Amino acid sequence: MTEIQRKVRITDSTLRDGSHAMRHRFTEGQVRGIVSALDTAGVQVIEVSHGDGLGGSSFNYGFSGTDEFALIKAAVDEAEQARIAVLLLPGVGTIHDLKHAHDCGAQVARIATHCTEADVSIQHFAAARDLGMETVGFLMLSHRLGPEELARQARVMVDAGAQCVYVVDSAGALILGDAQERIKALYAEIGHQAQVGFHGHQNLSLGVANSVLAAQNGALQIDGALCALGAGAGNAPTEVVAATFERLGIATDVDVQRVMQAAEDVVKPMLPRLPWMDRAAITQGHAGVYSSFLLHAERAEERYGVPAHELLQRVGELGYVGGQEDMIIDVALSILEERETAGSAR
Ligand SMILES: CC[C@H](O)CC(=O)C(=O)O
Ligand SMILES: [Mn+2]
Repeated sequence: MTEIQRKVRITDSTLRDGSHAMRHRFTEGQVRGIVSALDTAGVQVIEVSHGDGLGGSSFNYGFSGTDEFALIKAAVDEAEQARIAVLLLPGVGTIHDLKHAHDCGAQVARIATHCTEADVSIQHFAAARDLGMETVGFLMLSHRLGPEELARQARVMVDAGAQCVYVVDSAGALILGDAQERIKALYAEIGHQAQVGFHGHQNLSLGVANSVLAAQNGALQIDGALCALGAGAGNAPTEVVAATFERLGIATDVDVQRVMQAAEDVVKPMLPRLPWMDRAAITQGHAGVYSSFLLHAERAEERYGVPAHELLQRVGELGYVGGQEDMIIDVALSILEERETAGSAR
């Protein structure tokens, strides 16, 4: 195991990944309350964007209740020490959106691609660096590539200007050693030039354990969300990550008591439902399905009567990636057709 040499920086994504669970309806007042509580607790980076990143407000992904740039401005206004980060998926958002976010005061650009497609981020890293923003790369659905191939994709991002590249366990499908091996491979490939990060989901309840292994193997940036608020069964809860890291002697700047208070008193009362490892979410971890598909599958279940876990299982078999949310409807229609054919054959 690599000796821990420096403090780990925790980035809180309640106001971005948590936007999925809130159906993208965070209000300015809620943003101010959460940013103020995280800022007081010493969290150094707070991500604010539509759940699917800048420009995500759309028919396909779900419309934002409040314009995301108004939310970013409110976050910047409220934060005293924390830097505000935004997420951008090339093709969903544009460089124009990134400039707008920068004009609103965002300082950290997190550019996300499917784990095999790092090359689509090259111009976005260049634009972010030109704007003077800190740059972070996000390799989504990292379970879909082996450690060495993933490290090669991280190299593409670093050569393009990423200062940190994350192993992103979008499906919550990485099981302990899987996360550890990927972190080690990225560290070996880019560790002398850039940092390595880890973003965990709780679909198999391993977000915190995987984050510990990541930090113990060289990751210097770790994501979390208060009350685990995030897609699927949610993210590694920031307050649990902070408490566990403190017990393990992994240094962060986060005040554990204050961050627990932020989760309990500020976020918990806002939640329509707590993220949970129900059958559909566990299926996502088990079958390796993008966590953001959960609400889309639940909506399809309401509309077509096919259980969400069945839809997600099939989506896993088909290997769909982020951006293919609308195809969940095709899956529901195919399952209905198969049922009809099977019924008429009897
Ligand atoms: C839509 C972007 C995506 O949700 C990023 C992320 O948090 C993940 O892949 O887990
Ligand atoms: Mn996520």
